[in-house]
Amino acid sequence: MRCGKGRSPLGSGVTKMAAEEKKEELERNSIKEKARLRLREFDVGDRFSHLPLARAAVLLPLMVRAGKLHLLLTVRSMQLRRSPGEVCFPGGKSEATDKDEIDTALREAKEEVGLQLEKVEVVCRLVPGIDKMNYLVTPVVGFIEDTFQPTPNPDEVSNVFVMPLEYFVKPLNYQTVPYKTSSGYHGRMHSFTYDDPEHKMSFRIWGLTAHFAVFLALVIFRRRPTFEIDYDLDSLISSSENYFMNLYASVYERKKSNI
Ligand SMILES: CC(C)(COP(=O)(O)O)[C@@H](O)C(=O)NCCC(=O)NCCSC(=O)CCC(=O)O
Ligand SMILES: Nc1ncnc2c1ncn2[C@@H]1O[C@H](COP(=O)(O)O)[C@@H](OP(=O)(O)O)[C@H]1O
Ligand SMILES: [Mg+2]
Repeated sequence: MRCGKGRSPLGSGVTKMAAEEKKEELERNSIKEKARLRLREFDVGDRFSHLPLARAAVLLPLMVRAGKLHLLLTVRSMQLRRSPGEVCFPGGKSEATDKDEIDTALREAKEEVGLQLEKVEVVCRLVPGIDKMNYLVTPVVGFIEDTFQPTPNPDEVSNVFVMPLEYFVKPLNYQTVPYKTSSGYHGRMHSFTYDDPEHKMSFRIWGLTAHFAVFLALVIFRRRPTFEIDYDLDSLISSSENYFMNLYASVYERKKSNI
């Protein structure tokens, strides 16, 4: 059979499918490229790494599904000493062999959900947070394969799910809780309940994990959320850094007075 240029020997249906796949791939790449450019503006690199706090890092794994950015999250195993059953990002404490927070996040993601490090495109590090044990927790943002199939390590992870990043600016079920840390710092804690159609389960994302997810969504969408936030959207970089520095100052003062 003769087959002209651009024509499939299997007929026009196949050509149409190939054209649609190509279009979807172009759309996926364009979504990723826009996000990449925005994220790079917010890359803090190692600017906070010198702070005298113990360190941990989490990976904020982004992927495109059904034409939208999604985030992968985990549910911590009930056997863990710390935060059992809570939703969090893959991550953990730094080890001596980690060169930086990126190494920590990637090593932990491999241990916890079987993500191979060469399959992650690391884009940036965002402003850190401080957890209740006073660990400096750095969020590392990376693209993972859109088709990634996790292999959860049952000692640490009981479930893995993905949710649209947009949910963190336009949630269907949201609550805010004022809170005060042990260092006396006052803030706002976000709490999202997400009904996952894939697992037919509801997940609650709150506290530090919600704090990172909201910031990521603000950086990428630059859109006013449907709930109140502690940042000035018109100067998101400086207001997020100020927020962190106020939190750090209260932790630092408390540590000094305990010496
Ligand atoms: C901080 C951690 C990345 C350390 O990892 P490890 O596996 O060694 O425990 C991790 O504990 C973590 O991500 N913690 C936050 C979990 C979370 O967001 N839980 C929901 C709300 S509770 C909260 O936000 C307080 C968390 C805290 O301050 O530790
Ligand atoms: N019962 C348990 N079984 C397996 N791993 C556990 C565990 N309790 C804690 N861990 C892991 O041991 C490390 C220290 O835990 P803790 O913070 O409770 O002291 C954490 O790992 P990562 O930091 O590598 O994620 C945590 O996930
Ligand atoms: Mg962990």
